[in-house]
Amino acid sequence: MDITVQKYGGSSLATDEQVLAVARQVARAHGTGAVIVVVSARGDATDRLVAAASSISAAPDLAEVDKLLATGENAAAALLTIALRSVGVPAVSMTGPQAGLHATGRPGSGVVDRVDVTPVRDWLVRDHVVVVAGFQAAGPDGAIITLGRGGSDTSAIALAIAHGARCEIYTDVDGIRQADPRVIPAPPLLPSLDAHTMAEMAYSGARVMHSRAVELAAAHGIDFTVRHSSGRGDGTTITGDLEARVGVTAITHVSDVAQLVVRAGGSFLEIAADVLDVLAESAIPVDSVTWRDGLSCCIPESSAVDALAALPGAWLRRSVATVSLVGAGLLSRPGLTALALRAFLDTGIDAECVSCTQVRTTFLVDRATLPDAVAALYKQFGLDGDLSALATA
Ligand SMILES: Nc1ncnc2c1ncn2[C@@H]1O[C@H](COP(=O)(O)OP(=O)(O)O)[C@@H](O)[C@H]1O
Ligand SMILES: N[C@@H](CC(=O)OP(=O)(O)O)C(=O)O
Repeated sequence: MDITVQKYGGSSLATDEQVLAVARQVARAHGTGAVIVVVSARGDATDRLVAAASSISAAPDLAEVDKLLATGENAAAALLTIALRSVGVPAVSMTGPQAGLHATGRPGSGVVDRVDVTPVRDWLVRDHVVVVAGFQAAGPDGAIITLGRGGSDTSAIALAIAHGARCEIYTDVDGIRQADPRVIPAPPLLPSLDAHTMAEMAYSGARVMHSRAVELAAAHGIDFTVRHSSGRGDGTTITGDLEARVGVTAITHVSDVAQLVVRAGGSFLEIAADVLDVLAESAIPVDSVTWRDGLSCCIPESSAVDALAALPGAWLRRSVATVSLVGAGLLSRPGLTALALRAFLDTGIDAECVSCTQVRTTFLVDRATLPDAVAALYKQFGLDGDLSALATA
């Protein structure tokens, strides 16, 4: 069976006109083969549900929060199904569990481990479009569990792998660009990208894709495209087998980072092992661990309250942000980091280099200087087409 999975993000379903436009596009695809559609919650619905839970309770039960958040995707799936039927397309909506998605892990960070294809197949063979609520699966106890912010991409990739389908991610940008188009005006589009670079970009702030979705696709060797929800342009094809380009491919950033600092007696290893253990127990992701008069590490600002509760005596250096070079062979050309530091110096931006691997170099900057920091690196690495600074690296 020739099947296409199309995923539409919340930004592409925010208004009723957008929902109807998506329905018309799905109708065209249904004319040429079987279609599974994965949807996210409309607009900022998930943020509003998170805020509602927090305003009722300072420490809401996480399993109940998952049930609450899942309603955003359920509503979007039902509404798109209503729109599809209104344009004459047979369609049915399903929650993640109904669509056969199963996950392990804790509430808020489920990891898909199994997909039962039967429930969706039963409708596809009856010529129906199946609209699946993304971002959710049946957890270990059978209750609904969410897959982490941005997790609808992972629902789409997991369904595509299980059904042997092609996968198209539709969003509010026309593909992956060399920097966030909301920060740099019209950065060039990357027509193709290897999955490892895309995963690093996702992890270091290019929220256009969920990093786990990219890793899942790479692990199963499936290609997918990221395209504008209007269907215009060819977008970016992410492949598992393209050779990574040597050098800097893109600049990414995360604006809401907190730097956690822990001072305690003991060696780096003793303190780091304890601190990372405690943070892992609270499912707090940690990056850029450094040691200078104590241990410091970067965590999402949204986890700051939990981290301080779990680590009495720790303190936060707030209002920081990270900006990263993403590419390949970055350590093989150590001059690249020096070049980045020179760009900061020349533009009066205070930055420290906090982690450096072959594929990503991350700098910590003051949040107020983030747009300038992104622009400085974007220019320095010739992503604007001027390669003169790079010639010396
Ligand atoms: N390198 C990049 N290329 C394209 N978009 C990017 C990049 N980095 C960040 N983005 C941002 O990702 C956004 C799309 O992600 P998101 O808002 O989560 O979409 P969706 O609702 O479709 O999932 C874009 O609007 C853009 O601002
Ligand atoms: N609605 C969820 C899941 C998701 O994937 O959203 P989007 O595809 O709009 O990034 C979130 O906001 O995290």
